[in-house]
Amino acid sequence: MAILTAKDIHKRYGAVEVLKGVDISVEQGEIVSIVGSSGAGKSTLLHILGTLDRADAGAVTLAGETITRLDGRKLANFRNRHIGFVFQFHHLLPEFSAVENVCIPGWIAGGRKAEVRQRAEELLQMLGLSHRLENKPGALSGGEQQRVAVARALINKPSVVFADEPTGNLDSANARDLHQLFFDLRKQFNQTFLIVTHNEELAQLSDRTVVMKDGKVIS
Ligand SMILES: Nc1ncnc2c1ncn2[C@@H]1O[C@H](COP(=O)(O)OP(=O)(O)OP(=O)(O)O)[C@@H](O)[C@H]1O
Repeated sequence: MAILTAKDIHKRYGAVEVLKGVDISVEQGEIVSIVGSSGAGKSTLLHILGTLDRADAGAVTLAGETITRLDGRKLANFRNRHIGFVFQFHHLLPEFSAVENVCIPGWIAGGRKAEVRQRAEELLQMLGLSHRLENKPGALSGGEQQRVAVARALINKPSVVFADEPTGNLDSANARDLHQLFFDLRKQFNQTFLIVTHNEELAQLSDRTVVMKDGKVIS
């Protein structure tokens, strides 16, 4: 069953038509990479699918909800519950510890403090970071920071994790570890991932690649 479906997505910025009618569908538990040359519209598409940006036309359905119809608090709640994000740069909050950074979306979702904390600790343990719970992001390596960002993305058991160049800022050994982690998480939780990447290795490991060119999916 498709967990994510987008039909005929259009987006323009001023005079530039960035997305020219994109269709995409992702099954539950799939790991799909979006690839293509710079400026093809990959990040724009990912942001629209992940509710961070709005399409000018077209419909996106995620976990049975037509998200293109949601706005305001309903949209924010939906994003918090159903969507996890991992960006190229971790965007962790520098004043909070690793475990607090992971907890924050869980607290926003209204989870009980102790339960959220326990799940955050379990996730960080699973990601090999149990010795780093109380460290602030600045004290962690790039690979560790990115794993904390993955744990944060997972805290509310999202329907889909969207990742935009998640290993673009890592050396190849750390990148490989993070890629492996995505597959481990799929195995363990049947987690769905949609990833924009220029990393050939990750694209090849994926179940499927979607190739974009000039605002369209070409294969
Ligand atoms: N907020 C914006 N305002 C104006 N133009 C934008 C905006 N966001 C993206 N664009 C333009 O849309 C086009 C597609 O950008 P996008 O970032 O989606 O491409 P991409 O395929 O992800 O590229 P890259 O691989 O370099 O990240 C580019 O020409 C970009 O300059």
